[in-house]
Amino acid sequence: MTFLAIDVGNTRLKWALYDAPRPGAALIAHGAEFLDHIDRLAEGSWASLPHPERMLGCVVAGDAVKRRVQEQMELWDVAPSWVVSSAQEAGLTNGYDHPSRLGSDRWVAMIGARHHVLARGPARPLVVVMVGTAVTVECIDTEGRFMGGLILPGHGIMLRALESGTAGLHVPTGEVRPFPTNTSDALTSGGTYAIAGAVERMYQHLLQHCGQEPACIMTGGAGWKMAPSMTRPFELVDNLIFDGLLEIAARRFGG
Ligand SMILES: Nc1ncnc2c1ncn2[C@@H]1O[C@H](COP(=O)(O)OP(=O)(O)OP(=O)(O)O)[C@@H](O)[C@H]1O
Ligand SMILES: CC(C)(CO)[C@@H](O)C(=O)NCCC(=O)O
Ligand SMILES: [K+]
Repeated sequence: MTFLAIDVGNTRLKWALYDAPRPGAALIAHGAEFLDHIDRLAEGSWASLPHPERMLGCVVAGDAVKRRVQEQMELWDVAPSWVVSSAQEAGLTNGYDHPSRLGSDRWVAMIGARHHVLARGPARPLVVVMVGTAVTVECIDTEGRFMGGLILPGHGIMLRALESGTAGLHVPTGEVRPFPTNTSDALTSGGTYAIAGAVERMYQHLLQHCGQEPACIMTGGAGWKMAPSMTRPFELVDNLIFDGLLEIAARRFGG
């Protein structure tokens, strides 16, 4: 039973076609499009795909974008379904004040990360970092309760904010340095260590709360750029959102 997973982010749509709606399914094809270009999916990279029989997605980009994606999906006879963050799903409980207001990308990525940890050993606390247009840092306790998380501007947004809010900060990308001695390095290092520092802080909160070393998982397109600057070893996982969608799909579609 072919299964299409879709992650509609703030900047890009990412999709992956699997041979079944379950964790460990074989990947048949995958791709990504900037949101400006999604209206070409049906005549572009989706045109030659085997028909998906089931679909599940998460979307943070708003209803207009969701409708544009569903229009492209009319190519196939498959019902669109989108994850909404809830109080409980796939073994995770949601500690948000209003569970449905939690970004569904965050919720799905946490489900993927939790099962990643459980697949390798006993349950333990978990810090999940997603590095994209925005950065999120989530804390999950040993029992699988999402305790809370941070939302930060991503690296690109930080730099653009500095460029537009100051008189003369227009410089090429620099290197991450412990003691930056030029503007490019100062900006690149500032953004990187802002993220790394926020993550370290959440790690400390969770360690203190649970009294046990948390597992650390990082995902998102720029995760590999952040990894060398983290204060703890982070396991890089390619796409936690797809992993989470497969977990949820297995429970909904009986894969
Ligand atoms: N050196 C860096 N360190 C940290 N983050 C970076 C770095 N370079 C780029 N980024 C961030 O990575 C983002 C791109 O990551 P990714 O490809 O996951 O995002 P996206 O798919 O565009 O986002 P979304 O999932 O929200 O649509 C950029 O927007 C930028 O904020
Ligand atoms: C925080 C982002 C932008 C990260 O992609 C997204 O998850 C979102 O729009 N969330 C809704 C607000 C919240 O999660 O509290
Ligand atoms: K995203």
